[in-house]
Amino acid sequence: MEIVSVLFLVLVGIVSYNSYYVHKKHQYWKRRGVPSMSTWEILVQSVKLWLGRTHVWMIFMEMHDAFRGHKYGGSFQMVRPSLVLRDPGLLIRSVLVNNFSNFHDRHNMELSENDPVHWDLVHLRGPRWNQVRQKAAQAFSSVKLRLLYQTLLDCARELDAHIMRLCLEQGQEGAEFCVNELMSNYSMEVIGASALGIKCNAIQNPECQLRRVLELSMKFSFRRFSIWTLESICPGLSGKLGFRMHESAIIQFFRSIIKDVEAMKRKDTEPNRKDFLQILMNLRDSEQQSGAKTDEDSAATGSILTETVMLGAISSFLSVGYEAVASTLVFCLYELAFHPELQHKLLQEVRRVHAEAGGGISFEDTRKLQFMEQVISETLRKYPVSAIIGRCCTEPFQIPDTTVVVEKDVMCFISILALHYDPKHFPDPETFDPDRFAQENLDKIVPGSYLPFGDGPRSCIANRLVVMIVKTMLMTLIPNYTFHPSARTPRRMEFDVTRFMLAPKANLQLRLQRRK
Ligand code: HEM
Repeated sequence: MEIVSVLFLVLVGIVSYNSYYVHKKHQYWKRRGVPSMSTWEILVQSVKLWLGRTHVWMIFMEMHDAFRGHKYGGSFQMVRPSLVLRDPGLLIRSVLVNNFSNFHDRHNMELSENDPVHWDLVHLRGPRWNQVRQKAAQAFSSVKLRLLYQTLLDCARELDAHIMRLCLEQGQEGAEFCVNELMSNYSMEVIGASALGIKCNAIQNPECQLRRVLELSMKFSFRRFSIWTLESICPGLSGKLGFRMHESAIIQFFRSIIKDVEAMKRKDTEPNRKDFLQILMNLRDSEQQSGAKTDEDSAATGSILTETVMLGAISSFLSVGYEAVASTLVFCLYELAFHPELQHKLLQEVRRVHAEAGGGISFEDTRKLQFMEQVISETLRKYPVSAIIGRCCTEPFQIPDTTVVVEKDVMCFISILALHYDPKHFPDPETFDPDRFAQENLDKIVPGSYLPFGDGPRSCIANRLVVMIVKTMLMTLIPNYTFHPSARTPRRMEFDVTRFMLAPKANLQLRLQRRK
């Protein structure tokens, strides 16, 4: 209770200071001839955010719309000037790809050793990010993905068997399901297998503790927002005050599960495991052969996969992966339920590829599921679960064809959601239309306007894994079931403002009918 009161007082101070400062600083963007938000608008947004009445991605979507007619617009992230980038061609590609060396970090906050869960690729900065990215990327290569394919298929078959059992239990040819629950359990199984190489049994046993911890670790709370606010005003202060984003119980849980799984793996004689933890362990073993055993040794020998980095990498794979995959699967099935003609087209494609393969669909054959890929791309257009991209300016950058210089430490934000719903880039954006991504239409997509996985060297490391997870699920379920909205399925999707990522607000009920 006391900590909440202290945080509340700190916040009141911050709001007052922020409004005074932003007002005074308002001239910052005006002086540079950049259109910007008013002090009042920024204050209203901050208060709504603190009260949990809006979400960061909603705010950025509103800002994107407010700067209509401009290529970029100025705002403030607390007391720091920030830019909202709207123009895909000129600016967005420059920042994410062409001038990456001026924008290689996502923020300029200090990472506290107290909170190793934060030492992940999303938050690491500078050369350390680069080194860890090179190592982690090895786990997402085609070769590794190919080795994981059978595991993903096994998970999908288990889901299929589970649904079949539930249908039979209900004594019908079909049944109504809470699709959020079903997909969260499935995502837990798939992510547990890909990250740790373990079987969570989450499809049958939803009360899995790991899942509960992952949900907690991705929740947007007043406490977390307060710490983030403090950190963005005064980098390093929250760590010095002993505050951390992740509660110690969460950190402890991740620490012990990784330790237990590592110990289990050390006894395991199966050499060909290709889960993320196993790959990192192998890489770390080769580093340790060169002498580093602890974090201190690692610092001395320049080793990269320190205990802290390993903990950050694994815990973020679990939490980011679990949440992002679960929501994407729900959004995909939700849209298919309203489009029986797309389900029919998918069925024909799966049957064709199956017949051509002369049996089961292999990893290589999945590339032939072109229409399925279009459905997945369109799902990620309408529902880009990671809806905002941020980059921190690490070296001053002059916006091309202007005199405006983006100064060091200015944050640049891109609203993926706003770009994906901009009728200029995607006509009739509310309509779910996979043909936007048909081969003959691809050249109509403006580079930089479609960014479900971001772009450039810091784009999502797991994009191909994600597509493979969705594909293995669809190619297993589509031949056996049709999906339908039930009387309780909302016709309009609403999003949950308490989650970090885009997630459905309501529990969505869908009816699944077994195919004859
Ligand atoms: C539907 C699922 C997912 C979507 C839509 C998604 C989207 C994104 C986006 C937009 C970014 C930021 C890219 C940028 O700043 O340019 C990102 C970064 C990242 N994602 Fe994903 N992601 C998904 C699933 C996953 C999964 C399953 C993992 C598990 C490993 C993952 C790991 C990461 C990491 C580590 C980064 C940071 C990369 C870096 O900075 O080097 N994502 N993701």
